[in-house]
Amino acid sequence: MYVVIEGIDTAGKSTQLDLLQKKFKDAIFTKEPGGTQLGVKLRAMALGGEAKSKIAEMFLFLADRAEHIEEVIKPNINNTIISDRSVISGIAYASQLDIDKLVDLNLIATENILPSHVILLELTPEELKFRLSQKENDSIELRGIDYLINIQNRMKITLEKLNINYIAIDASLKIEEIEKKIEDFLNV
Ligand SMILES: Nc1ncnc2c1ncn2[C@@H]1O[C@H](COP(=O)(O)OP(=O)(O)O)[C@@H](O)[C@H]1O
Ligand SMILES: Cc1cn([C@H]2C[C@H](O)[C@@H](COP(=O)(O)OP(=O)(O)O)O2)c(=O)[nH]c1=O
Repeated sequence: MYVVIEGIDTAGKSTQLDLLQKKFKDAIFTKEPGGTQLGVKLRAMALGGEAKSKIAEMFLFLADRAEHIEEVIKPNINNTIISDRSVISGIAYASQLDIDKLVDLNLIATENILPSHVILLELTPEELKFRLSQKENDSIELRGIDYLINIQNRMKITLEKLNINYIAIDASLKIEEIEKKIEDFLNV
């Protein structure tokens, strides 16, 4: 089982991953960007906001994804893998390019491997605004509410287009309610 938790910044991914870690003691927990040694460097470059070109930024994330598939996903594909983000973020966040082209590029990076289960946490613009105001924002979060809501829409479009098995959960529900929905989806 290759499980991914997706959602825009502040949707509650880390909160739910902490809970999953207690339940899935033998699972491999990983993340994109930054789930490998090379990925740590690529993550710092991508999130530092140094790239002037959005295309250059996208290729940093794609390089991270290719390394992650090779080093983490392929060797563990017969175990339970639970990842913070995936190809879905890769396609959704590169919002200057059209989704079909991005699908092709991303499938090269993942060698056609896709998650078996995706949990999408969805925020309303109001809740997103509140949560962003509560934290220090990185260069991507500073792009604002409309930018991130558009990314969230693209995540859903991408999941449908790739025909991935997913559940969309209202991220404003109580933490325990979300936890229960995830449990049911994963049949644990
Ligand atoms: N269901 C929830 N209801 C209200 N606040 C939440 C919920 N889940 C997470 N939060 C809070 O929202 C913020 C962002 O959550 P976090 O898990 O760090 O999101 P992400 O990893 O997706 O960026 C944190 O302050 C967290 O405590
Ligand atoms: C995987 C991926 C993430 N991102 C963005 C989403 C996030 O804003 C950022 C890093 O994600 P994340 O690790 O979730 O950030 P944080 O530790 O602050 O919660 O990178 C892309 O722009 N493209 C991608 O392909």
